Amino acid sequence: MTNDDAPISPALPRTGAVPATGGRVPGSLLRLSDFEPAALKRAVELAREMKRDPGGWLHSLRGAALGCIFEKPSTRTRVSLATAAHRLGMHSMVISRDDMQLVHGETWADTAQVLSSYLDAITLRTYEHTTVEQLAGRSSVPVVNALSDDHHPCQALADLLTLTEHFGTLAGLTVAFVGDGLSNTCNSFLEACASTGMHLTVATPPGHEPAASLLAEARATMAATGGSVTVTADPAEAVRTAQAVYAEVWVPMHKRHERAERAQRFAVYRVDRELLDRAAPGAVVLHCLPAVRGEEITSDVLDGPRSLVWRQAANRLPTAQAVLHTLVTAAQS
Ligand SMILES: NC(=O)NCCC[C@H](N)C(=O)O
Repeated sequence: MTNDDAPISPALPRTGAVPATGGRVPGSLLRLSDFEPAALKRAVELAREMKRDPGGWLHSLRGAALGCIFEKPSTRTRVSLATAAHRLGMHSMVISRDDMQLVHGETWADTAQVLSSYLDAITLRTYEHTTVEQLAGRSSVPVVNALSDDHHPCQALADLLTLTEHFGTLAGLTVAFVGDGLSNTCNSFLEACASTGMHLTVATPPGHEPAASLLAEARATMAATGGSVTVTADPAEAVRTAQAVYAEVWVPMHKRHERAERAQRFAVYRVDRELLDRAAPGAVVLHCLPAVRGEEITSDVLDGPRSLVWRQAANRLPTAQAVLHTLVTAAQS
């Protein structure tokens, strides 16, 4: 590569404080476990600082550019990333897959090579997880997975911030996930529990248990962090000692064609008052949204006093800000 080919990174002064590091920062965030536990803890702490002082980082990435590619609908992720970029002084742009030469057969790898010569970070919401791996594999700037069929690390960061705010300490917390154990939300929450030492029970129908490889990786991490993971088909058993109960849609975006059979298969995996009354006293409720009221969660629970769901959604913004800041700053240093 000649000097003329080198990607130009913005040379404008950064006025935001650079956070103390806490563990190795990954080049890209494709799944939550890309963060070592110490770096993950630091990212959540940074998100807390950014939430307390949203305007304090306005110039920290001034002149940098973020490209957000979406192959699936997005409400929270799209807007929180754009606003997070704005609060860091970055320019952000939404790029529809259908408006790029990908539709005429250009590969993700070639697209990554070109886009990363213009941008300082790229986010992608896509289907197969291998797509985000292909993009990151040829990108010279950080790639953030804005949801793939298998992982949703941005959501898990907001989950951790929400639980930290409510409980203070995460290590030793007992939590239950009720729904599809194969979902991106469950996978990333499992990795979040592993990194922070929480005790997770997943209640899911037979055949929907998290992948054996993911469980093995989580258990290996938990050997150091002190957490645990159990899988059961019985939602009542799963929530029995839970201090937080996580509900999740029965039909994720990439499984719309399975709507009818899933409605039957998941019918007992509903977080309602009756199930919540079986959890630990004062147990709180999480849901990544969008919710199908009356299916996986009832309205009285979603809007009730034990719901942290709206705060959890709001926490997508400071956590997105922390992720972008952490990755882009590390890549440029
Ligand atoms: N909070 C979000 O980003 N929600 C998007 C939907 C997540 C759901 N697990 C899905 O894949 O359809």
